Amino acid sequence: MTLPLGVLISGGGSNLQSLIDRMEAGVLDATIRTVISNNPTAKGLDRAKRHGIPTRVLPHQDYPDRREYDLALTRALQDAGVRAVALAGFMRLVGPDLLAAFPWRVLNIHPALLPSFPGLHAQEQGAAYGVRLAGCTVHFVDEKVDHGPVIIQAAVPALAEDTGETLGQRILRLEHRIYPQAVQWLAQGRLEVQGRQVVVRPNGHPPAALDSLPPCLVHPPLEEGF
Ligand SMILES: Nc1nc2c(c(=O)[nH]1)N[C@@H](CN(C=O)c1ccc(C(=O)N[C@@H](CCC(=O)O)C(=O)O)cc1)CN2
Ligand SMILES: NCC(=O)N[C@@H]1O[C@H](COP(=O)([O-])[O-])[C@@H](O)[C@H]1O
Repeated sequence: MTLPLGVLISGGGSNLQSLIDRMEAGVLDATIRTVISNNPTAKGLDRAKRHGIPTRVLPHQDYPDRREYDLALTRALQDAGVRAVALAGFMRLVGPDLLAAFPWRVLNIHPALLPSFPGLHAQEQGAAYGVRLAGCTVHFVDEKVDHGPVIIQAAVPALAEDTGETLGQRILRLEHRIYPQAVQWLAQGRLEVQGRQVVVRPNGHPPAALDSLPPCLVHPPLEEGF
């Protein structure tokens, strides 16, 4: 049983493409029923069309207020028969009407290790702050900004010479791996929210033993003897 998915975009759509690629490779149990953009020039719309995925453009400027826009988005998603929503570079806040229509079924990808650097330009924020570890987060969406329970995160080294652009490109490669993974867990019904915690229920395979967890990421690297 595949998960009927709606994807909301505003820009280039590389995260959308990573979902499409995994879907077409047969490793993601989801079907993208519609791609909706608030930006009529979003290149992600071309990506969807190249893969025969229906698209809609709902410019937020065409609506009198946020609530009316949220209701229009919700109607468009429901008309497409969607049962879960992936925000993939969608640059508008979604409201209570959409969240109520898809309870615990709206995900977002953010290019920082939340709760650090919420909001816009997170890559630039991290580079400017001088972090040594940056990364990305997939989280459930709630009414606040980048506040919902965290599903999965991935970290990358950040270099002193990084700009928002160079750091953002390094982060983006990991976004394209963790977002499809998170959507797959949602599609499999394996995500359980327990307060602030999200537990990924086992899929029948024995869970990884704690001591088999991947080595921690330290940057700059530790030197001999430390
Ligand atoms: N209710 C929520 N909606 C959205 C969330 C969320 O966590 N809760 N995540 C965002 C994505 N995002 C960061 O990951 C983000 C996107 C946009 C904004 C923002 O301030 N947008 C402005 C308009 C900016 C613009 O049009 O250039 C706004 O909506 O007024 C903050 C965070 C997706 N939605
Ligand atoms: N605050 C939300 C935010 O900054 N989202 C970020 O926008 C980019 C969209 O790229 P894409 O259109 O190529 O997927 C991605 O890096 C995503 O994490």
